Amino acid sequence: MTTHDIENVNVTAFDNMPTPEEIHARLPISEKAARTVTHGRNLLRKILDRKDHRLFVVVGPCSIHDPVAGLDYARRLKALSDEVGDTLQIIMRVYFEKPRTTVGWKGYINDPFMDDSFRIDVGMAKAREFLLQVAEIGLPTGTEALDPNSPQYYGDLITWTAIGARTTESQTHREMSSGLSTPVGFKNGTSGDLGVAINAILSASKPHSFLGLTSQGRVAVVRTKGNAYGHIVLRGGDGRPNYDTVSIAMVEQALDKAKLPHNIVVDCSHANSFKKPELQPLVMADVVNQVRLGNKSLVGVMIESNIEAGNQSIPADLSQLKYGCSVTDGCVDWATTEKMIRDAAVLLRDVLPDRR
Ligand SMILES: O=C[C@H](O)[C@H](O)COP(=O)(O)O
Ligand SMILES: C=C(OP(=O)(O)O)C(=O)O
Repeated sequence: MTTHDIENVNVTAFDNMPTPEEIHARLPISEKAARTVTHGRNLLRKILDRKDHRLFVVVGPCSIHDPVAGLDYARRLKALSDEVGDTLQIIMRVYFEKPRTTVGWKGYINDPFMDDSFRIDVGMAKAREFLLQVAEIGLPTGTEALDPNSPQYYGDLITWTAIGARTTESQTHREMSSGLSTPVGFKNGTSGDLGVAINAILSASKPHSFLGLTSQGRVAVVRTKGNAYGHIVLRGGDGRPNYDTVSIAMVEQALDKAKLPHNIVVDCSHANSFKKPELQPLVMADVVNQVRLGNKSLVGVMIESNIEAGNQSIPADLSQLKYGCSVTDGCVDWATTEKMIRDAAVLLRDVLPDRR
């Protein structure tokens, strides 16, 4: 018997993947895109340090599957962002990697043609191209970092990162976060557990050494400095929301105990709205009201939004896909998104500057 007989028994193939350097060379960052990212990250850090009064809003589709509709959305969002920019810092949700509860379409990078061909090589380049186009519009983007190799391919184009509820407890994701160049929001666990997110912020703030990928595609020992801009994202759990005033006060106490700053983001979607997109405006209005009533910990919100409301399952005949409609979680439509954001800006415009 040889190693060959007993290793990789469940692996069917190793297909070549371009290196990060090769994909960067095909799609280099432009001056304008680099400015969008740098400016967006600086602003976020200032918000988290309470040196900027604005609230940040991570808003956009649950997942990107059609870059044409995605860019259509981005252009609308940019116009809205310019309108409310004195009060709200808009970051487009650009999610390419979907963590599934069991199985399902795992996102545009994993299966860009949505036909189980799993052309990750194509998906990665298309994802980078999309991020580049959005950054060139002047809109910063936020994404979920799921595969620890992905940031080498497109991390230079990201302004805010989320670690999802299913991976906040994972050491691999905490290590990766410690080296990410963006502020990182850690979701509470799917059961509603806050402890995993708080431990993640603490862990990611420290230096780590772990295995990773270089831009030349080699495995390396990655050594990180630690990320000082971790914060918690409340998404509810086990069918119970956790954005109400009592829950927020409990999160503040937990942050105090861990000696962490009071930086709280509320995800209006997921368990906070029982996965019913039409309830997201109620969550957002509640958060805005808490800020108006004097809350100083709420620094951001997340909205799952698209051009059309709701969601659709992926049809066998892809020509039947409805334009601008989510293929993962249900979203609010564009008109609702505009109203949620405009209403928040009007209600917060005079309140936020006096908040510190
Ligand atoms: O936001 C996306 C979904 O909630 C997450 O990826 C889990 O999806 P699933 O439960 O449909 O697999
Ligand atoms: C998967 C997501 O959220 P969560 O990790 O909170 O389920 C998401 O925001 O797409």
